[in-house]
Amino acid sequence: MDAPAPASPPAIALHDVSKRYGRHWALARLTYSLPAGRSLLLTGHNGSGKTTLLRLVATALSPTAGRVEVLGRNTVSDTNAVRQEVALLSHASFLYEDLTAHQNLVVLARLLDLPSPKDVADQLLTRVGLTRRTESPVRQFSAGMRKRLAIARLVMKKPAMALLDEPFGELDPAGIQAMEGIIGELKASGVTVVLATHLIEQGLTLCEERLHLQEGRAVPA
Ligand SMILES: Nc1ncnc2c1ncn2[C@@H]1O[C@H](COP(=O)(O)OP(=O)(O)OP(=O)(O)O)[C@@H](O)[C@H]1O
Repeated sequence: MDAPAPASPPAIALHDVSKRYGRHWALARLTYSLPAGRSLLLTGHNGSGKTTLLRLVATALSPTAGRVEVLGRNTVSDTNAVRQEVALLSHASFLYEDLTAHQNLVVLARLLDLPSPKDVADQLLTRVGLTRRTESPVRQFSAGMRKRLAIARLVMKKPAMALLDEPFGELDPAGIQAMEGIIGELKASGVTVVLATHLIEQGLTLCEERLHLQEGRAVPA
């Protein structure tokens, strides 16, 4: 008889994870496992710890105690490997301010060694609805335009896991619709999506799993 195929490691495994800022515990003894192939909706009031958790998974922070694993890899001892797999869409968008949206995307496409960087950039700008202001430097962009450009960058990177911190924030209705479409496409292409949002209805249609935080602890939603 053939041996059973080894099970995939969880997409995310949190083992008794705590994070402290000064004297304040932002996350307290969180244990959770997101099965491979599932997407996660992260909910909770302002200050409940959602961004902190996303930043721990993205390796932008280290836990004060406990262990975070992403696709079976420890975020502290195997940081570089985890960084290859994850991309974070956050409030800070890490864009080149003096370049246009198109130039920002071409730079990334070249870094990623993609064929036809300008065409790839054009296609993504159309996808996120940023075709009209392609000649303006990003420093002149509104918050919603930055969000659109940031998701275009994330899509170009093709991460195994997309960590989306308030992806609908600052977007107009057309932008929200475009973002929902893009998240759906990411999922359809096999990307694990972790979505922190206050738009719970949208989140529930996009994610199969939910983790609700209250003062840094997991509680029933
Ligand atoms: N750099 C920091 N220094 C000190 N305290 C912090 C820092 N970052 C977050 N906190 C605190 O940690 C707690 C959790 O914050 P976090 O940003 O993770 O919450 P959140 O659920 O993402 O909130 P929101 O819905 O407002 O984005 C809050 O009490 C916050 O004030």
